[in-house]
Order: sequence, then C-alpha cells, then structure tokens
Amino acid sequence: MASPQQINNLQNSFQSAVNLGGSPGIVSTSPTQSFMSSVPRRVSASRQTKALKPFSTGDIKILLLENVNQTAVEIFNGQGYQVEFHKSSLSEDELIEKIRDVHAVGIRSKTRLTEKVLKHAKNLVVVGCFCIGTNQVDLDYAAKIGVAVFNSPFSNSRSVAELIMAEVISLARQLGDRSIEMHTGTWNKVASKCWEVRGKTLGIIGYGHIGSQLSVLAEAFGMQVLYYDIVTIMALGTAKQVSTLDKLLSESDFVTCHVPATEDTKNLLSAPQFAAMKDGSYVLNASRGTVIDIPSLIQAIKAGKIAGTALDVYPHEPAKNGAGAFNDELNSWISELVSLPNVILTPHIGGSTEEAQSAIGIEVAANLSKYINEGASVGSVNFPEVSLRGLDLDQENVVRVLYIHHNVPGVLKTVNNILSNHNIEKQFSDSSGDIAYLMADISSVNQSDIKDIYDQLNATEYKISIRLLY
Ligand SMILES: NC(=O)c1ccc[n+]([C@@H]2O[C@H](COP(=O)([O-])OP(=O)(O)OC[C@H]3O[C@@H](n4cnc5c(N)ncnc54)[C@H](O)[C@@H]3O)[C@@H](O)[C@H]2O)c1
Ligand SMILES: O=C(O)CC[C@@H](O)C(=O)O
Repeated sequence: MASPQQINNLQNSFQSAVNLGGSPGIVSTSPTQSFMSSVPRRVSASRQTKALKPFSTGDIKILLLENVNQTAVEIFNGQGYQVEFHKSSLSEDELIEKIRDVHAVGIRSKTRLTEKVLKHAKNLVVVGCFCIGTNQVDLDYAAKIGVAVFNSPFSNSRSVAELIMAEVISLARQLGDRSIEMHTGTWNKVASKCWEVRGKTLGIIGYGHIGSQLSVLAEAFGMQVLYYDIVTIMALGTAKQVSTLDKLLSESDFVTCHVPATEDTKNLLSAPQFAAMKDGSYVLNASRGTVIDIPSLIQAIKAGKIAGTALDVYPHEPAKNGAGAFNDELNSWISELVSLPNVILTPHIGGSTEEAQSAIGIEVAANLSKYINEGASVGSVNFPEVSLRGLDLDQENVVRVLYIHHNVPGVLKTVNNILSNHNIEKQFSDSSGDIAYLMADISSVNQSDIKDIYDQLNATEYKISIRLLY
C-alpha cells in the first residue's frame, strides 16, 4: 500500500512536472466582470516562467463526481479553484443543473456526458475522465463546442492486469464457489475440474496497456499467451499475435477482453464465438459491459461449454454503491447469472486500487490545471495537441491567445491580421478533423487592448471558443 509520504512524493513530482507550484494562471471561456478589471499579476519567485492570470482564482468552478481521488481535490484546492465534490454520479437532470456554470467537470466511468447534457454547459472549458475509458463522453460533440477532454491512459492498467491474473487462477480452482460454500458452512474438498494454470493458454483480446501487462504476468505463471488485436503489436516475452479472433478462441483455455467500447467491439463475444471456444474454457471481461453478450454467455455456461466466467463490467451499472443495487431491474438476466456455478462478479473494480486512484487523481488534475492555466492540450483525447513554452518572468504586456476554431481555410490570415498590431512572440496551431486550435503569445499589449483583441476574435466566423491569458 502506498504510504501518505509516497503519495506526497508522487504528487510533488507531478506538480513540478507540470509547473503547478506558485501562482496559477486562471482562465474563462467568456469575459466575466473580473475580465475587465485589471487584476494585478502574481508571479511566484520560485517559478521560472510567468504565471498567466486574467481572473481571480476563485472564478474557476470545478464539479467533481464519482468520488474522484482526494489527490485531485488537493491539487484543485491548491490552485484556488472552487471545488464541488460528490461521492456518486448524478442523475441526468441533476447533472444538467450542476454543469450549467462550471468550467471543468471531473468524472469516472458512470457519468454520461452526452450532447444533451453538454448543451447546457455554458462555461465549460475542459472535462477530466479520472479513468482510462472515455466512452461515457460524447467526444466529438465536446470538441465541436471547444471542450477538451483528458483521461489517464495507463495509471490503472497494472491494477486491472493483476485482478485478471487473480481471476484466472480463481476460475481454474473454482475459488469463488469454495469461498461462498465455506461462508455458508459447507466443507467441499474437491479436485475434480480444478486445474493449475501452468501450461494453459491465455487468449488476450486487445493487446494494449492492460493486455500487454497481463501477458507478462501470465508468462511468469508458466502460461502460453496468444493475443488478437486489430493492429500489429510487438509481442512481449514469448507471446504470439494471432491473425484472427477465431484462431485465438479455438486455441485458448482462458479468453479475456481488453478492448475499448466501440461499435466494432459491441458483442464481440456472443453465441458464435462461445461455440468456437474450447470445451470447458473460461471467459473474462474487465473492459466494458457492451463487449460481451451476457445472455449468450449464460446459455454457454448452462450448456457446459464454458466452465466459468469473471465479469467486472456490465451493460448497466448502478450509479452508486448500496445493497440491492445489482438486480434484474438493472439487467434482466442478473438473477440467472448469479445462480450459475463458477461465476465471479466484481463491481467494476479493475482499476480500484489506492495506487491507481491516487496516480489518476494527480495525473488528470495536473492536466486539467495545465489546460485551464496555460491552454496546453497535450494528452487530450479529442483535441489537437498544442502547447507553447512558458513566458519569461520578465516579459511584460504579454497575452496568450487561445483560439479554438473550425478547421477551414483562411483562419490564420484573419487571426494574424487581428494580432498584427502586436509582436507575435510565438505561435502554434494544429488541427484534428474539423477542429483546430491556435495558441499564440503576443507582446506589446496594453490592458486597454485586451478587450479589443477579444472582441475582434470573437467576431470571426470560424471561432468556436476563445480564451485570453495575461
Ligand atoms: N475494469 C476496469 O476498471 C477498467 C480499468 C481500465 C480500463 N478498462 C477498460 O479496458 C479497456 C482497455 O484498456 P487499455 O488501457 O488496455 O486500452 P488500450 O487502448 O491501451 O488497448 C486497447 C487495445 O484494443 C485494441 N482493439 C481495439 N479494437 C479492437 C477490436 N475490435 N479487436 C481487437 N482489438 C481491438 C487496440 O488496438 C488496443 O491495442 C479500456 O478501454 C477501458 O474501457 C477497464
Ligand atoms: O474508475 C472507474 O469508474 C472506471 C475504471 C475503468 O473502467 C477505466 O476506464 O479506467
């Protein structure tokens, strides 16, 4: 378990990496009253670069849902933001109400940020998914309205891989059933249909961050590893990539899914795939609930084709913890599933370890703060990745222009024409699909010029959103 000191050290290293120490720079998508007042700049002596600060730090409001780790809360508090923290996710109506005037939202896997919800967000600049998966957010629509989305691409990968490894052994030894029996007073000392995992074949569908970590763990247990992925990926150890899903299914004793939720992965394993598997093999899923057709899996277990399953994710999951939350109203087949032998069910805890949650809290909070304070979108999952080096401490009358716009011809000419009365110190622009993002540091800007620059940029036909940091 990570000690508070280790967590503190981790946090410090992240903070210095993203240069969050000292005075934060603050932003807003639209000019507030404080935009027009000349807020004196605060520059920390310990910093090598100038902190940008157009507004009072208290102007930034952050809504954190789903018990996002306290490391994130501490980072945001340290920035002086207003943090509203909720342990669970919110209903759609509550979310629509809460999202109206916040600048950032932090969620995990339960909160659905749909187009309908995002349409009500009038000041939203950025979304943080404090997890790996981002399928719960309408990424295209978010980009369309100029909202960058960040996640933590691998902070919980190891935790998921370790859980799966534990479950592979637990299924092979029917551990779940033996434990339930003992809890109810039954002594059932059996060896029949209980196996070592040594020498067995693990088939991994999706050889990304989690799949490849799992590959290493499985080989250490003496397993052979096959993997199927839509892209060619270098094998770790002696694992072998197979060219078709059917080959993986027909040769594996255990099949585990580590793919994202996409149209292509919906019901990736259904009746024909279970039929193609070895008799007495096992199925594991800790990716997303849409990836496996659970009613077909139930039939395959009942028919004796599949000897057991470990599931961590479900098509519908409860919004919050509580007794009775996992029932047939949620998914009609639940009571049938729980009545079957050798079925290990966990409440979406693949990434739920102290280490993973604390690292995710720090990573995503740091990225969000950097985007809010400096405009850096590097690491965003739906945005062009743009960043500029910090401003020198002694630079006076400098403004950073953050201009998110439609990716069409003529933008640079128009924007640079607006900026041309000032010296463009540096500029970077990139596009991703229909969205483009231009960042420019301009000098020789008087306080009185700022509103004029804002108004001119705001009037351009290509604009999606603008922020000015100074
Ligand atoms: N249970 C949990 O708590 C938990 C925790 C973390 C992640 N996850 C889920 O696990 C998923 C995988 O995580 P990751 O970090 O390994 O992702 P990743 O992006 O690193 O790897 C996913 C791999 O799947 C491959 N892939 C995509 N579509 C495919 C298809 N149709 N067939 C075969 N391969 C395909 C990709 O090429 C990639 O190599 C995430 O998307 C997330 O939904 C769950
Ligand atoms: O913490 C969560 O809610 C999600 C965990 C996992 O599914 C992920 O996508 O990282």
